[in-house]
Amino acid sequence: KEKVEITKEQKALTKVIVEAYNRHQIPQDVAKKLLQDQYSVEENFLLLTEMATSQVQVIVEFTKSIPGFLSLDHEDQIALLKGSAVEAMFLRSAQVFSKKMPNGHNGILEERIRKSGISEEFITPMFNFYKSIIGLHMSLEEQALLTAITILTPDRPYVKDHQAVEKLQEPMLDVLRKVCVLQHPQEPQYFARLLGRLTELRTLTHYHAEMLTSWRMNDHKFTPLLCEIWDVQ
Ligand SMILES: O=C(NC1CCCCC1)[C@H]([C@@H]1CCCCO1)n1c(-c2ccc(Cl)cc2)nc2cc(F)c(Cl)cc21
Repeated sequence: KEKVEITKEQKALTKVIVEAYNRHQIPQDVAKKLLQDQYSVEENFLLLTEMATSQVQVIVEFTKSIPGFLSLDHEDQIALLKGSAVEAMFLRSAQVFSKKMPNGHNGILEERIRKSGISEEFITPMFNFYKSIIGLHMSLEEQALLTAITILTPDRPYVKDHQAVEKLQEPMLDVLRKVCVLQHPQEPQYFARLLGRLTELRTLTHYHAEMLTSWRMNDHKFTPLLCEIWDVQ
């Protein structure tokens, strides 16, 4: 049985990523808000666009803390952020949803989201993804590293220097694999399952534009930043 050892450099890398990840804490507000009050379809849509807009800004700060990211070609930096923003938003939503809350609160939260205005057809695939994330019981390190790995995906549209992105993503994958082995010794396939969630995440983000434009109300207003990042308007 191979003895897994995390090197000094890998510990330092993980610390940088987790600290940057901890700095982006807006999502807790949205859960608290949704638990506090029942909102109308319009208010829910506004809450989503406000939260998503501020999360894009937070993700940019998180990504800038990833060692080496700022030395990438500037257009590639934009391509990576644009290409991963929706995935990062759904991944973050799933992580917020998976937080253990006082009993009964998770049920209320699920109910509020189901009735928030999302079209019926998208509710099942979205919650299937959320529940598959819950089932993984991801640690904070795993969440932070998985988010960084998602952003540093070399095959995003318009990325020119694939190699340079791979060189940044690989060390993250290496340390995530070791963290998974150390934190889930009884599940040898845990790392593979974790990466498998990224495939499910891509299918979910495939119809994000339709999820938004089919929100059960008329006249969907988006912020300029979301028009940039989401394929809407
Ligand atoms: O605001 C949301 N998510 C933010 C986005 C930025 C990062 C932090 C979380 C939305 C809510 C949905 C209800 C109405 C208000 O918006 N949301 C989504 C969601 C996201 C995209 C679409 Cl198209 C549909 C639903 N899934 C969520 C799971 C959750 F646990 C919670 Cl608390 C909220 C969640």
